[in-house]
Amino acid sequence: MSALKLALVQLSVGAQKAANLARARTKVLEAAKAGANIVVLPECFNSPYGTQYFGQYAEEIDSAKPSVSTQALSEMARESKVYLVGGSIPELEPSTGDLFNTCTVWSPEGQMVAKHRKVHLFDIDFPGKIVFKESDVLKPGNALTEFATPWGKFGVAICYDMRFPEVAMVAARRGCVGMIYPGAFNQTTGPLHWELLLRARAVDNQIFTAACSPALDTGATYHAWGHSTIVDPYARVVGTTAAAEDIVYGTLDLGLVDEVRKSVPVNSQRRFDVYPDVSRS
Ligand SMILES: O=C(O)CCC(=O)C(=O)O
Repeated sequence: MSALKLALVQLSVGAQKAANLARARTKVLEAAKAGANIVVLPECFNSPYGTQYFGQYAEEIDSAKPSVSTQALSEMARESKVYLVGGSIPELEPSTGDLFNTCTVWSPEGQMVAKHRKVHLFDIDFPGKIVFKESDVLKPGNALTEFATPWGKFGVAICYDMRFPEVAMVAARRGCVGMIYPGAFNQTTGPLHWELLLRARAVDNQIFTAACSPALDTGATYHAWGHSTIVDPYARVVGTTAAAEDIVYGTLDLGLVDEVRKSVPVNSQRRFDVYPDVSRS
């Protein structure tokens, strides 16, 4: 199998949904033309990020009944012949009226192959800096998510999910070679933890990790950190950027997963007898 080229589209996102979808399409096609096999869009790529926007931009996600954004994602994947991790969009569950922050994943044929509802909602309070409470408006998902590619399986989770090591740990134990996180950290927690968390999830699990942010828009109510980043199983940064719109590329040598696991065999050295409260499965 040839090396895998991963592209993170750090998209400029504005208030017009149609313009966001059109811009995403242009950038996905650009990444595919540059040889990318898997392309990732950011968290909330079709709307500004903020609890006040979720209801207004929400769409039903039903593969039998495409919505504006899911139709656009399916076409982008098919047109560019890539696996497309479609960032996230606010999802409306029509049976209950509940809203979720949801990532869909698309095959090169334009089929939806995975759907992840953000499991851990972003509720934080940094006095004087940032207060954000997704749970005011959103409901959490209740499942972990992965999708298969010719290069191996990848786990998918969204932004704040990255702070929970269990998500990446379970994905790695289920055989995933990487975790992909559409995310939108901010100017407070971004510099503190974004790269650290990606490198931590990579070193603990000996997998690739990648997180794709929207570009910083200083005119928006939420100031995204940007810095979309790809990390290898040695926890080395293989691609990153600053806060402006950009595409981050990384050529992933999947052989590194086995290489690092042979060199540092923590996988086979776990002492579940010493910490029996940690699940073995
Ligand atoms: O965990 C953080 O610091 C930021 C998380 C976030 O922005 C999100 O979950 O959307």
